[in-house]
Amino acid sequence: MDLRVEGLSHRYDDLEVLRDINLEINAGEIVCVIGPSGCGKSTLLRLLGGLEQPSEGQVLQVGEPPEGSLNPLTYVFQDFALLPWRSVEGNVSLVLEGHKIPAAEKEARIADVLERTRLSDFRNAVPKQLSGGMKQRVAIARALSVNPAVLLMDEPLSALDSQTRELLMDDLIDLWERERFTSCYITHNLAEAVRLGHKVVVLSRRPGLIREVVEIDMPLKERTLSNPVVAGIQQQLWDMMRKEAQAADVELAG
Ligand SMILES: Nc1ncnc2c1ncn2[C@@H]1O[C@H](COP(=O)(O)OP(=O)(O)OP(=O)(O)O)[C@@H](O)[C@H]1O
Repeated sequence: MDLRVEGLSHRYDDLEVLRDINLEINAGEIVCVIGPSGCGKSTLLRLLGGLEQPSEGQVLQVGEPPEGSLNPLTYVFQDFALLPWRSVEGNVSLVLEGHKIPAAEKEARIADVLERTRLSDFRNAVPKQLSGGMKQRVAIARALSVNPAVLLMDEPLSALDSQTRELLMDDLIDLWERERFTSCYITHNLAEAVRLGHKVVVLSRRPGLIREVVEIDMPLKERTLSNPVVAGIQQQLWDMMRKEAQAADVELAG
């Protein structure tokens, strides 16, 4: 299933947040969205997921969700959003409980996503026993357990230290290589965008409009930190964003 965004604009009362966004998120690709603070990135993700209705335009789901999909769109948030009193398994099973699926299928789904996120040995642990990176892997496992068509990820690595971020990026790349999930991935971090994005959408400061869509035609596995092409694209993105980010800073301070 693809997501097609057509003429999407959004405002909160007098505050124009997004303007005329046109975008395709095709099955099997990771689309990263970057832009200065307050330009409407999280709002865009909420509109994609149907949590809010746009003031204008529409988000179309084109084609069928993958087989066995219980929920076409799922979120992964920056703060993990885990229930502290539930185990790893309990947190994953939470999103399956509202669906009428046989116990054996539920168990198989949990075992599968825990294996894919390397959490099988921690299924009985509770969140406080886990590192930040592991907590985010639980949140990713939970999102994957419903076999979504599109994973909507809102700065999933922002709360983590830089080493953990690197490790989780590697994990995400491994996951994607194994099963080409589709994602819209919001980030402040240009390095993440060039490591993970098949497309990088650059938004202007508010009202966020698309300044550029940069396609990166290089296998994710090859995008190492030392790769000069990767560094060049990152520089290109920063050159695009610098003025917008400075202006957004001044505006926020005002
Ligand atoms: N429910 C709401 N009601 C009113 N204003 C809102 C609401 N949600 C967001 N905003 C405003 O809309 C603008 C865009 O917010 P949004 O969180 O989408 O930006 P962002 O690009 O994700 O920001 P950041 O990079 O800082 O996380 C901000 O000015 C914010 O204060």
